[in-house]
Amino acid sequence: MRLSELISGIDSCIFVGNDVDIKHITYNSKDVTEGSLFICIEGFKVDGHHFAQEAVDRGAKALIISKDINIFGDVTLVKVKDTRKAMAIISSNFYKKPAEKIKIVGITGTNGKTTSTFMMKSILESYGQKIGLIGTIYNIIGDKIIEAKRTTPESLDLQCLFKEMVDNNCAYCVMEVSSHSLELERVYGVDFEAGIFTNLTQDHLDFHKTMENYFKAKLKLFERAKNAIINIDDDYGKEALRYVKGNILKYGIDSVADVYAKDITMSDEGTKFKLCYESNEIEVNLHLPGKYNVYNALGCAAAALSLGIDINTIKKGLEALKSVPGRSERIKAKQGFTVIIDYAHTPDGIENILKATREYTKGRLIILFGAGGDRDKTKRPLMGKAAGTFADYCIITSDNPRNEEPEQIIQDIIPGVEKTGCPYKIIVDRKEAIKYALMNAKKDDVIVIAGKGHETYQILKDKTVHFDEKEIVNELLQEI
Ligand SMILES: CC(=O)N[C@H]1[C@@H](OP(=O)(O)OP(=O)(O)OC[C@H]2O[C@@H](n3ccc(=O)[nH]c3=O)[C@H](O)[C@@H]2O)O[C@H](CO)[C@@H](O)[C@@H]1O[C@H](C)C(=O)N[C@@H](C)C(=O)N[C@H](CCC(=O)O)C(=O)O
Ligand SMILES: Nc1ncnc2c1ncn2[C@@H]1O[C@H](COP(=O)(O)OP(=O)(O)OP(=O)(O)O)[C@@H](O)[C@H]1O
Ligand SMILES: N[C@H](CCC[C@H](N)C(=O)O)C(=O)O
Ligand SMILES: [Mg+2]
Repeated sequence: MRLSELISGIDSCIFVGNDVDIKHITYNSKDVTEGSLFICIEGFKVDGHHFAQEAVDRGAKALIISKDINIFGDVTLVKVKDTRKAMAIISSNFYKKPAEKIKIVGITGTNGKTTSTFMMKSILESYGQKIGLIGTIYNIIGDKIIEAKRTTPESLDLQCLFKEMVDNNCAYCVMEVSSHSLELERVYGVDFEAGIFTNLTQDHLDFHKTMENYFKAKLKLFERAKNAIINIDDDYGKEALRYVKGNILKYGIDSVADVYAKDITMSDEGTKFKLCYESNEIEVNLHLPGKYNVYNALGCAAAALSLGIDINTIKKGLEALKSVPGRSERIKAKQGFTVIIDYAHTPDGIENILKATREYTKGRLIILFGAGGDRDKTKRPLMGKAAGTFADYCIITSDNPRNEEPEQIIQDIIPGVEKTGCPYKIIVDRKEAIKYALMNAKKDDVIVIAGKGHETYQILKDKTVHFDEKEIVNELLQEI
C-alpha cells in the first residue's frame, strides 16, 4: 500500500521523501524486513527512535517519527505529534478498516473483564452469531484459539485480529479494554457498539500514579461507545454517568437501575437470581459463584439488551457458560477439602472471592497468595488486609516476582495481614506453599489459591518457568 494512503486520517504531519510502497508495518526494529514501515515509539524502557537507523539498515523504506533524527539512507520520514495514535490509524488503514465491519463490545474496569467477555461470548453465540474474543487468557476467532501476550494488544496487532475476525465472518468481537491500552492509544479510533464499565478499585498505580488518572483512562472507552453500560453500585460507575456519551443503560443490585437482579441465592455450584428489565423478570441459573458474578452477568445482559437481543436468549447464553479458566475453578479433594483456583490479584478481587467462598465453607477458609513484582506496590498491604479480614488463615507466597526480590514483596504484604490479627505463614516457594496448604487442610476446609488463575508460568528475575497450578494441585493431591 502507498505510504500516503496509509497515513490518511492523521491530523497533521510533515512528509519528507517519496510516496513509497509499503509491504509491512512494525513498531519493533528487529522485525523490519525489506520494504517495511517502522514506527518509532517512545517507550517506558527505551525510545524506538534510537532504533531508526537499525531499521533503515534492515530495509525500512519509511519511518514514522515524533522527533527529529539524523538518518543515513534512502528513507521517507513522516513526522507526527503522537506515534502511538498514528500507529492506530495506519494499522486500521493497512487492514482496510476492519473495525468498521464488525460490531465491537468493549469491557473495561478493574475486575471482571475476562469473566464478562466469556459471558458475553456465550450470549452472542446463543443469539446464533460467530464471535471473536480478545483478552487476558487468549484470543479466539470462531473456534480457533490464538495466544495472547497482552490483555489488549498493541493497535497494529489489534487491527490484524479484527481483520482476521472479519475474514472469518465473525459478526461481533467481544474484547477486554485495559486501562493501559486506553492510555497508550492501543484502541485509538475504534468505535464500540457497546462499552461496559464493571468497577474501579485499586490496581496499576505504578502506571497511572493516581486513582483519578486511572479512572480518566477507563472513561476514554466511552468517548466512542454507542451504548454505555454502567455499574451504578460502584462509586466510580456512578461518577462515570457525568462523563459518558451515548445511550446509557445502568445496572446494579443495590441501586435503582435499568437492569437489576433480585432474589439472589448462592451455593458452591453457582448463583441463582431473577434478571429484571422493564416489565421482564426471568430466572437465571449461573454456574459461577458469588455476588460479583451476578454483577458481571448483569453488565453483559444490559449490553446484550442494548444490542437488541431478547431476554430469553440472554438467559440461555448466561446459563450455557459452565466455567471460565482460572476463575473460581473448584477441585474437590478425596480427603474432604476443596481447592479453588482463582485469579484475584487486587484487594477487591481477594475480598470478593473470599466473601463468595465463605457462603458455603463449613470448615476453615484458607487463602494462599502473593503479589506481582514490577507492579503496583501500594496494593500489597491492602491485599494482605483483605485476605486477613475475610480468611481464617493466610499463606503468603510468590506470584510472578519478575525483577523484584520475592522476600521483599512478601514483606510489603505482611503489615496488612498483621493489622487484622489473622494467623499467617510465609513460604516463598509457591509450590512448597501449595504443598503445605494441602498437607495441613482438614475435612470441610476450603483453600483459595489466588492470583495466577489460568497462568501456566511463574516469572522470575532471570527466567520464566512452567507453573500450572491446576496441574500442581492435582499431582500433589495424588501424593499426599
Ligand atoms: C507499560 C506498558 O504497557 N508497556 C508496553 C509498551 O512498552 P513501551 O512502549 O514502554 O516499550 P519499550 O520496551 O520501552 O520500547 C519502545 C519501543 O522500542 C521498540 N524497540 C525496542 C527494542 C529494540 O531493539 N527495537 C525496537 O524497535 C519497541 O518495539 C517499542 O515500540 O509497549 C510494549 C510493546 O508493545 C509492551 O510490550 C509493553 O508492555 C509491557 C511489557 C507490560 O508489561 N504491559 C502490561 C503492564 C500491560 O499492558 N498490561 C495490560 C493489562 C493490565 C490489566 O488489566 O491487568 C494489558 O493490556 O496487557
Ligand atoms: N465484577 C467483579 N467484581 C469484583 N471482583 C471480581 C469481579 N469479577 C471477577 N472478580 C474477581 O477478580 C478476579 C479476576 O477476574 P477477571 O479475570 O474476570 O478480571 P479482569 O478484569 O479480566 O482482570 P485483569 O485486569 O487481570 O485482566 C476473579 O478471579 C475474581 O476473584
Ligand atoms: N493483568 C495483571 C495480572 C496480574 C496477575 C498476577 N499473577 C501478577 O503477575 O501480578 C497484571 O499484569 O498486572
Ligand atoms: Mg482480564
